[in-house]
Amino acid sequence: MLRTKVLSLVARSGPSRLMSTATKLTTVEVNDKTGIATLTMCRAPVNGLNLELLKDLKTSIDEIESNKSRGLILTSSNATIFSAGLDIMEMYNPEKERIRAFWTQLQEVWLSLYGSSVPTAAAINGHSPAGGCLLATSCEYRVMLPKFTIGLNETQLGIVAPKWFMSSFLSVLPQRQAERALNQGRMFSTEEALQIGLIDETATSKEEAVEKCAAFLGTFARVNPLARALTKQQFRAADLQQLENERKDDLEKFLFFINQPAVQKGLGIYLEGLKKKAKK
Ligand SMILES: CCCCCCC/C=C/C(=O)SCCNC(=O)CCNC(=O)[C@H](O)C(C)(C)COP(=O)(O)OP(=O)(O)OC[C@H]1O[C@@H](n2cnc3c(N)ncnc32)[C@H](O)[C@@H]1OP(=O)(O)O
Repeated sequence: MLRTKVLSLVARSGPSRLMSTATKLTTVEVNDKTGIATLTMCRAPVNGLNLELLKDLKTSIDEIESNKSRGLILTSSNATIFSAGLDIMEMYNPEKERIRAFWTQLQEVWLSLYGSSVPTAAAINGHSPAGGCLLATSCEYRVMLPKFTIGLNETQLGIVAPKWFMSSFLSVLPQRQAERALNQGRMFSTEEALQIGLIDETATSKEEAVEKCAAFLGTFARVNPLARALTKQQFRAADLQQLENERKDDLEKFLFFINQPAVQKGLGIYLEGLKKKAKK
């Protein structure tokens, strides 16, 4: 049996939390044999990306980057949900300072994941709408379990995916298909996602998905790591630079948009619908 070590065993504040991981909403396990790190999101109930989960994701990605892991596999501890995307509660009736920190942290996570020098793959073991799809498409390879859905459904919520969400999507799909899917806010079934190329493979269990991701990451074993990382970064440099250049504007644009009464009303109705569905 492979020995794995759990990174981040130091508590964030004080010895009383020594038993928990430093990044409480994510865990990182490094396979000693392959050097591949598995980064697991574990925020109940649906891995909604709130400020704290985003901070933990950023910390974990940085940790994996600095530990010179051979690869990063992103997955979820939830059996049916990879990530429900951005936590809508962060955007509904937002608190002024927190929403700024929230969006800034999302930018940080995208810059680190999309721009990671470590090869990345997503084991999509559940539904992956919007921000979940952003995380998955920021990785270099995707393996998904059957009977789930993935896509950028923002227009269905009456909101607009920013340019950098589109960049990740466009790094996977041809422009014509990406544009149509985004305009429709289309969610793809696993089978449809495979057919269109939004995912690379399917797997019948999370373990198999992780194995297939590891096999993909293993294809780089004999490639010079620096040459590989620089090549990847050259492909992604323009997208990354664009957000770096426009970070402040992007934040202000988001704040302006999200605070529009019509947008708030739409989010409220959407949330209400989610809650009603959950109660059934
Ligand atoms: C310039 C401006 C730019 C603005 C851009 C903003 C870009 C936005 C990106 C986003 O990511 S927006 C979020 C989009 N996400 C969704 O639309 C997903 C919605 N959720 C679902 O479809 C389903 O919940 C699910 C993920 C398929 C899971 O279904 P399941 O049946 O397993 O669980 P539920 O009973 O539906 O949910 C349980 C529980 O969780 C709450 N919840 C679900 N998703 C979210 C969410 N994204 N944020 C906050 N809360 C969420 C749901 O309401 C239930 O809550 P309770 O009723 O139990 O309290």
